[in-house]
Amino acid sequence: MNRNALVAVVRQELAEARGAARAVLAAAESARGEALDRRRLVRDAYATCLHQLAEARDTSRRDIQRRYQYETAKLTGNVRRLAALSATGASGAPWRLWAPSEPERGSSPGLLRVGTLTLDESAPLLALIPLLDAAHLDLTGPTGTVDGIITGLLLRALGSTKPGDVQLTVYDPEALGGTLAAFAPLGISFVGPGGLGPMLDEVVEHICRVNETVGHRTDPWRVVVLLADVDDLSPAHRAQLDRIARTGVACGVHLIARGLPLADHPTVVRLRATEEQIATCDATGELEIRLDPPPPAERVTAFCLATAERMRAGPPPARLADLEPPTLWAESSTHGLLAPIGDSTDGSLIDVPLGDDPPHALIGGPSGSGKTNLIYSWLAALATRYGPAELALYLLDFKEGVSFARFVPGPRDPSWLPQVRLAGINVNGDREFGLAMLRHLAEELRTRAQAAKRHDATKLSELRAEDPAGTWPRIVAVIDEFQVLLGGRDAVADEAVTLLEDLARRGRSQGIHLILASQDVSGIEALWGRSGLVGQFTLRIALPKARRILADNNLAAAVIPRHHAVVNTESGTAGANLVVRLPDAGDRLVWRTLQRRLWRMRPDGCEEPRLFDGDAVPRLPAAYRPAGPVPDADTPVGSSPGAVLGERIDVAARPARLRLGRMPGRNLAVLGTRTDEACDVLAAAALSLAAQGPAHFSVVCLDPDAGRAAARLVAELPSADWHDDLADLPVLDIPHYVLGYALDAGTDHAALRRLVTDGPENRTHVLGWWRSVARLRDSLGGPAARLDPIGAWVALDVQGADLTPLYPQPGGPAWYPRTRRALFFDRAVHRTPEVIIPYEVNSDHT
Ligand SMILES: Nc1ncnc2c1ncn2[C@@H]1O[C@H](COP(=O)(O)OP(=O)(O)OP(=O)(O)O)[C@@H](O)[C@H]1O
Repeated sequence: MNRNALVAVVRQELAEARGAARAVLAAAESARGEALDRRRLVRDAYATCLHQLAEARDTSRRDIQRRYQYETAKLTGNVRRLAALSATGASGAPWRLWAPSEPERGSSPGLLRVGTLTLDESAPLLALIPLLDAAHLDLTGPTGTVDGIITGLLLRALGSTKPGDVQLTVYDPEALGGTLAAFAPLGISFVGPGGLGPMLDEVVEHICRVNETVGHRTDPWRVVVLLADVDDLSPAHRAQLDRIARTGVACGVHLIARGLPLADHPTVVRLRATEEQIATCDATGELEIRLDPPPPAERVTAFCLATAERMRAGPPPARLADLEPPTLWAESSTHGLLAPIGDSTDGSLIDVPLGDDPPHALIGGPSGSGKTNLIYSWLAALATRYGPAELALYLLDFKEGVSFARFVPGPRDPSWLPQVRLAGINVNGDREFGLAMLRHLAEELRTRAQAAKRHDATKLSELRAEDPAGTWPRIVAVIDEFQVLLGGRDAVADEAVTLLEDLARRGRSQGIHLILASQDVSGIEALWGRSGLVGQFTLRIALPKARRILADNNLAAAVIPRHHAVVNTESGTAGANLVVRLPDAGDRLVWRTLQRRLWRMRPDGCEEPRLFDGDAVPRLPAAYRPAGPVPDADTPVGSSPGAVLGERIDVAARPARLRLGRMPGRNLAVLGTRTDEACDVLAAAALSLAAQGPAHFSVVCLDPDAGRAAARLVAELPSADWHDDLADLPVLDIPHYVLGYALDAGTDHAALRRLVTDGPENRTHVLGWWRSVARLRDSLGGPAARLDPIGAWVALDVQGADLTPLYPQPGGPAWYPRTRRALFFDRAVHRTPEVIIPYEVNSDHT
């Protein structure tokens, strides 16, 4: 029992223990399961993480690669561009394309190509090294290779500078000058084996001289090539060489040494070459240079022969672009104007002054000698230096042609030269316009003189100092073929000379300068007679074969070649001549490009110049035509409305007006046989009157040729009717204008006489056209008829003498009829008649 009980107990315990163990096992199993799960999760996370990391790494790597490629491409592009800029033309072109290149005036020398640098798989970069104005070169390596480099460098340096700008000295004791013999035509100095010491002494002397005089290079560069190869220089020679290495570059002396070590100095650049045409150089760092082959021998010889020839011929003349200053519009004209018109035979630009002294210029030369070209060059040089606030130009050309038309907007080019205020072209028939310009300048002179007086100033520089807010540009007036204006022995010539004399005398201090040009000796001689005038023109410019421009004993103009000029600022005195070579300023495209640049710089408010073209017929401006609402009876009418008859020949292109007040004689007679022009004058008068207020027009046309124009006018006028004769015209209480075409064909003389005599006081005015003065007189009652009722007239093709009956002075006005020009005289306002241009009222295409 006991045993059984015990067994039971044990069994019980065992069962419990098994149960407990099973429970523990189950717990352990589930813990293991969880652990396994966790491990799987961790593994998964780890894998994901690894994957993401790999992706991130790849992306970054790709990014870095892309950036690297981009940056390298950018950098190489920049370097390539920089290289192209630093070694233009002959400095950098491969031999296959090589040709000498003209340096830009004022530019400094660039770098010289010796070969190429290869970076990755990108296209090779130029390997450039400095020389002129920058470095000495110390070259080591196999003799043949180094000689090839030196030949190439010399050819590039010589080919990219002007002939004669680089002087070569070669010390070649082994080959006795043979190494660089191809350069011999350039006149190089070869130094023999015993000549090193004196040569170095001479170069040192040269450096001393440069330092002593100007302190920097002004003469040609001196390139000294030393092909010595052994460093067995005496201490004295070594010391001289070291001095040159230290001080030469600043004075334009450069050493190129083969195998002869130069002293360490920042200006010494070393290049080491190998047999394999590979080199390294301080200038290109650690990058390997693949050296160019030496230039083909025949190219060196051809270049040297051609250059020697050019040196014999002297430098080519300056181009128009060479007259430009480094910065546009940077100059002030306060103390005068200074601008080059060309260069001297050594290539230096020659400045021509204009200001207090000399104040005015006289240019002479026969036809075709280049006066216009000279004026273009001068204007280009002035207009690039002085902006519109500093310089105002007035240009007048009495030649047949349009030489100044390029300065004003045209159909193909809207630009203009911003300094130009006025340009007159085709004015040869319209001397009155020349006079108008002189009157305008005289007015400006008066304004300036008054301002100067107010500010207690005696000259322009003082006025500008006293009145800094004022705009006082210097005025330059150019008159080409001015003798046309002065020739004529008439009132125009008289007034023109008087005005010129005044401008020449007083313009000096007020900043008004005249440039007169002429091909005609007689024109200049006419001036000679007026010592007060010609004495002011102390600046003389004589083109080849010019006569009477320089002093009689000064024969320079007779001997200068084509495209040259003698500039003389002492009234042409012998001994004060400067011979200038003139650039070719004729190329329109070059001019247009320059003008466009200036035009784009024009300040706000810069107005288009006034252009007077003697060949153009002005149109009646829209302001003088009835437009918009037609004035009605309530619109106030001025006491004397003005009839516009044509354009006055003046600077402002104002209309000529005839006032038609309620006074006797306020009628107009248009006289002559030119039907179109007569119709235009009447139409302009009528339309402009209609534009000013309520008025009625009665049109009587007695010439079928004028019928069309008269009918057109009736159609355009707001209130007009047509009558077949002068009888039965209405009586109105608004202004009434009777427009009579070919009134000389009418028969009712009494009606006409009544109308012109009594009409004006009742605001009825006759604007009539008669084909001659005699016929006008006939239609007013015959030879004894009084012409008083005709207070104003416009004469077309009527000779001055025929106008005597209508003119207060005996003999009539001086008038020689010209196409599209009319003489206008209004007894109430004119002392002398004025020339007008009848407006074109209706061109056939409108
Ligand atoms: N410096 C120059 N270089 C090259 N060509 C020039 C030069 N000067 C003038 N010419 C050319 O010579 C010709 C005559 O020049 P330009 O019209 O200036 O002479 P001009 O004295 O004004 O003659 P004209 O009085 O008959 O008009 C033009 O074809 C012009 O292009």
